[in-house]
Amino acid sequence: MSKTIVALDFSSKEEVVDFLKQFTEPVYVKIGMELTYACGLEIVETVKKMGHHIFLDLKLHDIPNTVKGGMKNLARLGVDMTNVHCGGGIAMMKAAVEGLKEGAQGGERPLCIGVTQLTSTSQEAMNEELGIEGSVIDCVLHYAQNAKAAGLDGVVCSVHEAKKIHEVCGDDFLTVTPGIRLASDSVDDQKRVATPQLAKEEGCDYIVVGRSITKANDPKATYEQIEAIMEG
Ligand SMILES: O=C(O)c1cc(=O)[nH]c(=O)n1[C@@H]1O[C@H](COP(=O)(O)O)[C@@H](O)[C@H]1O
Repeated sequence: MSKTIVALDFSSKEEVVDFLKQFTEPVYVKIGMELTYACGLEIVETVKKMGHHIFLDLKLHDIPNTVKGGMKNLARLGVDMTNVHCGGGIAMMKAAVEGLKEGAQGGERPLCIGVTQLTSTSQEAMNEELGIEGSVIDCVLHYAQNAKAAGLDGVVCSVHEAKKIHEVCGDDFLTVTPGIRLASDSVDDQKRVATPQLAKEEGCDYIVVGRSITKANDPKATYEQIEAIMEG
């Protein structure tokens, strides 16, 4: 499976099908809120039928019982990866894994990944708006350790925290890193950004790339250039 996950942040099935037509090999794609809320979960089946791998990014964050029930239903879609917010706590994350196991009915359950601090959150915003004291790296590490204790398979974090997470949680604990930008790209709403090259050097397991690929003049060539760096 590729190490570059392409965020399909589109608002219609037509755009998705059109975009994916240019790829002849299976791509690891992310289906998030924008696409799901536009097309419903049927879009998962559409993309699966085209042969692609799916990270279903709905960032569940609720009481444990509700998250368990939600995950049980999501597991039936047969996606490869899904996620929750670590801010929901250990009991909620444990419930997410239980729900996925139940929904998978003895088959392989989707990987469950915890979102630590969004890559659009700066140090200043975390301290002043969210009221969380200390450094981003300490908070992200704390959340990652909670995620590991709850039985999750890894976390979403920025490239800048991935190495430390592997040191503390082990090399097999997955780091999935959005906030990826090529040197010439605009940062947009992201705050903790990095290039694919740095992601590779820091040992990130997967990078999540949206606009740098989807809005490129030649998305396929850009994808291949980024994936070559990650696999290099
Ligand atoms: O869970 C995610 O995928 C996610 C977590 C996070 O902290 N930051 C983040 O950007 N993402 C997602 O990664 C993608 C990044 O998109 P671009 O900024 O266009 O590359 C979006 O689909 C976000 O929803």
